Amino acid sequence: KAHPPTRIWSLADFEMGRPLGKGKFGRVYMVRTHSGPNKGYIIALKCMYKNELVENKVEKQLRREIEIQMNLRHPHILRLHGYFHDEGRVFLMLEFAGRGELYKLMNKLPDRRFEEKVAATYIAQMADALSYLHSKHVIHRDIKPENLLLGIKGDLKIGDFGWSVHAPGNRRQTLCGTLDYLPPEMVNGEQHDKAVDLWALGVLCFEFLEGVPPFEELENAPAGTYKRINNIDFKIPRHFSPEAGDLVRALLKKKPDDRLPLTKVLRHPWIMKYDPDAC
Ligand SMILES: Cn1ncc2ncnc(NCCc3cnc(NC(=O)Nc4cccc(C(F)(F)F)c4)s3)c21
Repeated sequence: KAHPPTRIWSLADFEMGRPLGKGKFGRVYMVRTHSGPNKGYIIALKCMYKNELVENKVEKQLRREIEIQMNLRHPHILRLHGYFHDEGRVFLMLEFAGRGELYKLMNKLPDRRFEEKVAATYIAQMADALSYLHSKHVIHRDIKPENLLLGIKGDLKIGDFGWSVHAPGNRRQTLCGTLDYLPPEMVNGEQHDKAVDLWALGVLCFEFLEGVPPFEELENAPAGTYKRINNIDFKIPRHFSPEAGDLVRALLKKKPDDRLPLTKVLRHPWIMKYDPDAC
């Protein structure tokens, strides 16, 4: 169903600010509204070229993302305020995340590792956001550091719902990009449900603590990664606390139904140890 637009926006409504980054399908700018009731409102404007979207056959995916994300309201989910287009471009009006992209912060850390306390706080915020998403029967399907942003208070925001669907899903679009975060059922192109986000949460937790994802294969990727995922071939590093190892093992289960449900993730000893007000 189409959205009755609250109002029709256009590029003329904004003052352009600095570039914030460039994604696969376009660039993002910090912009400010300069008139009307929400004058001086700062947002992130993602600009994409229609022909590029059409060439890559992703316009349906983008429509689905807009449909899904326009209806979401959660502190740890990046808000999509609206969208508009001109003859050649499509624009997404996104909540501005004051501390930018999480993976850029990770790349600045010694061996890309977070302390357990920080990682546990991020995982609790992710579990909170995923509980909300799953309660609306939405699966994100693309949880990875590149899709996570940080608000001005360092709070985590899930962005880029380009791969989200209403559960259950069976992928039509060819997967591109890293396999690192995909569960066995998705790499095998089988039907999948919201448990794919539980698997990805386990991969994310591992990467936050180790600095690299558990099934990473640099030599013979993607075949090597594919094999390791299917064989659940990972080891918990010695420096992980026992609770951290327990949580990662509880999420990286081959059978989707064996993965720890989000209610139990939020009450897990590793989360409670650091973020008691999580639940
Ligand atoms: C860098 N940065 N720094 C601060 C900051 N604050 C907010 N946002 C930022 N960056 C934008 C983050 C995004 C959120 N949602 C997105 N959504 C998307 O890009 N969707 C999309 C596009 C083209 C094609 C497809 C499709 F169809 F293939 F799926 C899907 S991008 C920020």
